[in-house]
Amino acid sequence: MREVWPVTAVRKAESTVMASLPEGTLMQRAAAGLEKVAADLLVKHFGGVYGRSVLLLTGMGDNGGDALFAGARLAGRGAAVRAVQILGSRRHEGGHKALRMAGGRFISPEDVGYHDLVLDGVTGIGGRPGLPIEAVNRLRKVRAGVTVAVDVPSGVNVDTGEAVGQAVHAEHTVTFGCLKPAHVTGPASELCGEIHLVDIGIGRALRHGDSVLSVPEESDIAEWVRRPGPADDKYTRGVAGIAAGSTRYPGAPLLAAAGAQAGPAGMIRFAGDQWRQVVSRHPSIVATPGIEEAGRVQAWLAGPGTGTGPRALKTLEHVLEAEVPTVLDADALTLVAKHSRLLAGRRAPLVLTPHDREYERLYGSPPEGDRASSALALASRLNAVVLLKGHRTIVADPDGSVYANPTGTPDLATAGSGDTLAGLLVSLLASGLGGGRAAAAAAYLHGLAGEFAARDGRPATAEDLGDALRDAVASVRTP
Ligand SMILES: NC(=O)C1=CN([C@@H]2O[C@H](COP(=O)(O)OP(=O)(O)OC[C@H]3O[C@@H](n4cnc5c(N)ncnc54)[C@H](OP(=O)(O)O)[C@@H]3O)[C@@H](O)[C@H]2O)[C@@H](O)CC1
Ligand SMILES: [K+]
Repeated sequence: MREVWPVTAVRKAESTVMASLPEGTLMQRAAAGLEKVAADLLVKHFGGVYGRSVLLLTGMGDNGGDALFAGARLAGRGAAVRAVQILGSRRHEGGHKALRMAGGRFISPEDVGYHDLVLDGVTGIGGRPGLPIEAVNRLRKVRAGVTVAVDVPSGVNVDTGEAVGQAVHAEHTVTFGCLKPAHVTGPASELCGEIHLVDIGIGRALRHGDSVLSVPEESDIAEWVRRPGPADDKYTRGVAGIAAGSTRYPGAPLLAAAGAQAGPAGMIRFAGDQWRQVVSRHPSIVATPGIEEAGRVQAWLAGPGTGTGPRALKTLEHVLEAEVPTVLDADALTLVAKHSRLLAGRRAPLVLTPHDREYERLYGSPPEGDRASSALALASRLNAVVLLKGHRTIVADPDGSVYANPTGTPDLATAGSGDTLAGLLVSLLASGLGGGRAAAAAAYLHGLAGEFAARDGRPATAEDLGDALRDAVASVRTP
């Protein structure tokens, strides 16, 4: 698991470590890491460092200092390095001097044009969101072969992932010490491109309790997705139940079933009008038309394609009465938003999977720019795990832990995609995994499956996700 720390925690760790080091040590470590990534990119895209043009965008703080020292190093390797002040008039004296000594030049904002590589050192963790218009106008003149953000793309809100007004859009971001929220959540994460984390020696001073988000890694998912042991049978692996579908939405049950089939449960029960279609597509599923005769399960999924009529409400009541871990998706979210009594006094774990409009129905207002806090607010209010869908899906557990999902592709924004996610999720819950981890694992595997299904520009549909989910599970399990 990769932990994510807010600016205050980074500052605290920095001052602890700096107390025992000569001044400027951390900045030199940062500049060395930045130089390495920049040089590798110049070699990869332009065949070498020597003679290539590099532009440093600077502001008034240490973020510009990092860029200037890295630029000095690149100038020492023969790159033609220029620097331009984008924000304010105060400059980083040490970095300025180093670049001048290495043969770099300072140009006026009017003279910027195309450069092979641009290092964005306008603002870092000292940045306030929303750059002044003068800085934005200067940035507009810059044309780059490749843009590398120093620490974070300038203009974003580092602690929330919001991007206010015009922010830098980078293909790569080189960050120092640890990930910050802007790297993993909200629109800012889309402006970062590929993230390179440089170890500058502050890790030991970062306190686990100060981290605000976690990013699951492949090894976490491999550990959480239970593998059957020799003593297991279909019941001990967990029985998942799906209550889904209606004459209006006959496809949702099939897609939810396909998602569940890729998960670790040993058996799947289905209740709904499409029971025949479900069995003909998935003969191993035990299906009945009515919820009353569905039999016992370790976890229920309710909502995909059920509609919100009286029959759907009755089914949902039955599911909730079972008091087993339950996923509420799609129409079930609309129903619990309308009938708050449904969740009153509930004790068994609950996972909700809203997109933004469903979130608004449940919470009363749409998610804010700080999506992690919004997800956590709903999780606390309803005492339920909340999987808030988005480009970077967030999972918030009422116990306070928040996960930012690192996988996925815009291709997943397709009809039926959520049904497969919900199906996989109920299978993970049935296998005994806690709600937070089950939701984080489902989001991770679903995102990875989307990447697989859309590989090489393939037009991916939700129908492709069942097979792709099996590939995703296999890929995390293969060391
Ligand atoms: N911590 C670490 O471990 C290490 C940190 N390092 C590096 O230091 C960076 C942080 O440097 P930093 O603290 O000097 O702040 P930085 O981001 O350069 O900007 C502050 C300046 O910008 C200004 N300003 C900001 N936003 C503005 C706006 N919207 N509009 C207008 N002005 C705005 C702001 O003005 P003020 O708020 O004072 O008015 C101030 O003058 C960090 O990201 C990393 O790159 C590494 O070297 C080593 C280890
Ligand atoms: K920056």
